[in-house]
Amino acid sequence: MAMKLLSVASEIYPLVKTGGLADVAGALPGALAAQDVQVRTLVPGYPGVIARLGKAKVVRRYEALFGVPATVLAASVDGLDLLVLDAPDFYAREGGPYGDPAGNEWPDNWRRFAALSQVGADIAAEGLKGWRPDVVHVHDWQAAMTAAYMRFGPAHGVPKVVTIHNLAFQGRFGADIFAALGLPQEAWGVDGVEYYGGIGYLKAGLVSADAITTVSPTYAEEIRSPVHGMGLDGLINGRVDRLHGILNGVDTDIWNPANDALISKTYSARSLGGRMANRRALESRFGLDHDGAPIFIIVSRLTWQKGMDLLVDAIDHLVGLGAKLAVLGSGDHPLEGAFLGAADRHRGRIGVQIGYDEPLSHLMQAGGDAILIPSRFEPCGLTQLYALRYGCVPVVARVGGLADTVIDANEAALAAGAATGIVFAPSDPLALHGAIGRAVRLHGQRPVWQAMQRAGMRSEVSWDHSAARYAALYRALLAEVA
Ligand SMILES: Nc1ncnc2c1ncn2[C@@H]1O[C@H](COP(=O)(O)OP(=O)(O)O[C@H]2O[C@H](CO)[C@@H](O)[C@H](O)[C@H]2O)[C@@H](O)[C@H]1O
Repeated sequence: MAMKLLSVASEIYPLVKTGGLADVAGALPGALAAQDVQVRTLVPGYPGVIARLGKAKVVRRYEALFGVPATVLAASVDGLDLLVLDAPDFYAREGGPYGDPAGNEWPDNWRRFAALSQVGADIAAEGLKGWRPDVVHVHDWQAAMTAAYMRFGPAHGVPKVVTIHNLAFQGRFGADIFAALGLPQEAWGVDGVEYYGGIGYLKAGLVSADAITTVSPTYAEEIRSPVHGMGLDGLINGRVDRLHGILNGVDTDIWNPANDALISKTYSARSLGGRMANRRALESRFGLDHDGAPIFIIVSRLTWQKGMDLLVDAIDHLVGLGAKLAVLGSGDHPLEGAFLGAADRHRGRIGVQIGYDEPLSHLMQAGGDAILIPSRFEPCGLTQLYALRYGCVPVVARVGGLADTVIDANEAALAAGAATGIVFAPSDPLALHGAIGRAVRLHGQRPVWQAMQRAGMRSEVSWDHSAARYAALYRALLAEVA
């Protein structure tokens, strides 16, 4: 019989997405189905989610969930088996999942995500009309408290997995909320929710989980050091026997250049010429000159994590080498301004679109020659995987999942036909300049460049292997409690 898994996440593609977490939460259920794991995903009822539900069934009711009325709705959307926490006081708001339209975090986020987590734990304990999860798998700080509510409640025997997508976001709040969380007194303390005198949601999840996973083997190693551990390295080292690095995959149906309705012309590794139409469309969209110079692309949150300040400083160097750059992103306002300023200075060579545009990101991968990812840390990274699949050569910093997924074009790898991109270290201006220079030079050697594109397109980026690893982990945890 299929294993039943409850997944809890604050975002899920295609209903609500601010970053890579949504892609993973949206793609993993389909991949796990092939491993005989049946997934239901609990998500908050944001307006964009409620609007997509169609026919939904009420499967659980709360008169007062953290003081507000709530229901859990079951519905199937785009092949996803969803459980939606409909609590309008918490989620029916204009703005993003975590903040208002001006970008300020909601002051009651602690309550909004404790509520989500409490409901996850309730479902684990009581089930839903004949469906009870064998294992619970929760993502990032917004859902991590599920593991704490389970551990200190009736569902303590159900195996729980917490996945870290980004250790930089930890859900830290003041100690004063403890009484309102509804946890027993024993949950306070270093082995519970207490974190540096306050409360840490991710921390609480990590101490409560039966297994901790993160999204690449290299990041799993990196977070054991103070540099990348962000205050949690001690805890993580203490639980290293429970830590697993499992690489993300991508949804190869949604990201398939041979069958992508969002690009100008479809193509495959055998018909790379088809990329030309996408290149022209990309140049037009970004006001770039139509010429043969290499086009670098950026599709990213514009933040320090992503090394975007390094890129701003590298723009004049890039233009000086004759290359062009198309930027799609949003984030820190000074970085947005700096990119826009560069586009003004270098008309025809730099094009910038501030904002979030999923369809445009497909066209960029299909028309760009190389994607720049100079991250300071990167738990896995998905855009380099999309790029590999689309023949857009990744130029990446050697950190986290970037190091695990891109094969540098060194002499040996080029000779073996194994190179898929350019990998540089450290994440600093000098190394980034060098990497851009190498990319421009290699782009000038057509057969070499095309061999890299084809090797990238042959890379295994699907979920198959990683879904099997998650399934094996769930089964191992179940065997422990049997
Ligand atoms: N302006 C824009 N317009 C359209 N699309 C845009 C966009 N900006 C970003 N995107 C898209 O958002 C996603 C970003 O995913 P990433 O994995 O690169 O980083 P993120 O830091 O969000 O995720 C965190 O979680 C994921 C999932 O585990 C890890 O891979 C990652 O390392 C970790 O930091 C990609 O699908 C990308 O195409």
